[in-house]
Amino acid sequence: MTTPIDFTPGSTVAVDMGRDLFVTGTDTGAGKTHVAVALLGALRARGQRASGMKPVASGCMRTAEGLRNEDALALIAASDPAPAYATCNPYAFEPPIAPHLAAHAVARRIELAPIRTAFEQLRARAGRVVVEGVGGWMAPLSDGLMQADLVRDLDLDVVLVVGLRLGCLNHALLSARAIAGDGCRLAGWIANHIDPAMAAVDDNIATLRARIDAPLLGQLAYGGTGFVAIDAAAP
Ligand SMILES: Nc1ncnc2c1ncn2[C@@H]1O[C@H](COP(=O)(O)OP(=O)(O)OP(=O)(O)O)[C@@H](O)[C@H]1O
Ligand SMILES: C[C@H](N)[C@H](N)CCCCCC(=O)O
Ligand SMILES: [Mg+2]
Repeated sequence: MTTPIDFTPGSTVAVDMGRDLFVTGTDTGAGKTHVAVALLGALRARGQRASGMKPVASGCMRTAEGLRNEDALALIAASDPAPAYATCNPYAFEPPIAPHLAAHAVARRIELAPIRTAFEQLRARAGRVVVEGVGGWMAPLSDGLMQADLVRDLDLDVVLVVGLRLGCLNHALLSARAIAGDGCRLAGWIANHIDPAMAAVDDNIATLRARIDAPLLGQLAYGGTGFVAIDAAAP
């Protein structure tokens, strides 16, 4: 069942309310965390319980409690119920590099089983889980593990965050093709306005609407925290 979620007065984003989501992006920095936090906020505003998850994070701070990642902390702060840190982020690595390389540097290997265990704990408590990926869709997790394997294993619907900047058409269309080619479900995409100076932004969005075989679920304004303008973007 597809149910609209009201984010701000007069605007909606349509996602399947029965499904857990995997938020991927056109690249690192496309706005996955920003969108995942907004999705969690919207669910909370509807009185739904939902937890965020960042299964694999590279780029962590050393703290007295252990390694901490800003994305995971933001997702925890946006969650209800708030998960324990290690459940939200079972794999945390200090250097801000590709995760399979960060894992290798400390003689570790990212595997599905601990992620599945943590995900099931979140799901049991929260009912609904919003999982943020790492980097873009094809960033590997290990020599033998891709993010698509995680998405299939956890049976997630994929939301693609398009960070609107020059180059995003190529990245978005490649990502959509790869997600489908990997046998995963693209629930839709979010137009995230990360560059206030981007030229021809509406034409870029129209270009993607015509070519991505999944709906535009919503838009995030530059500096915005709620989804806007989906109605204006409707055909
Ligand atoms: N709609 C927006 N308006 C203004 N700034 C934004 C918006 N979306 C994202 N940003 C900013 O862009 C940067 C990257 O966003 P974000 O951290 O959400 O990306 P990401 O895809 O999660 O990156 P990573 O690959 O590191 O997880 C952040 O500084 C964030 O505050
Ligand atoms: C450190 C950064 N913010 C992300 N956590 C990691 C991005 C990995 C990208 C890998 C790649 O595709 O080259
Ligand atoms: Mg992030």
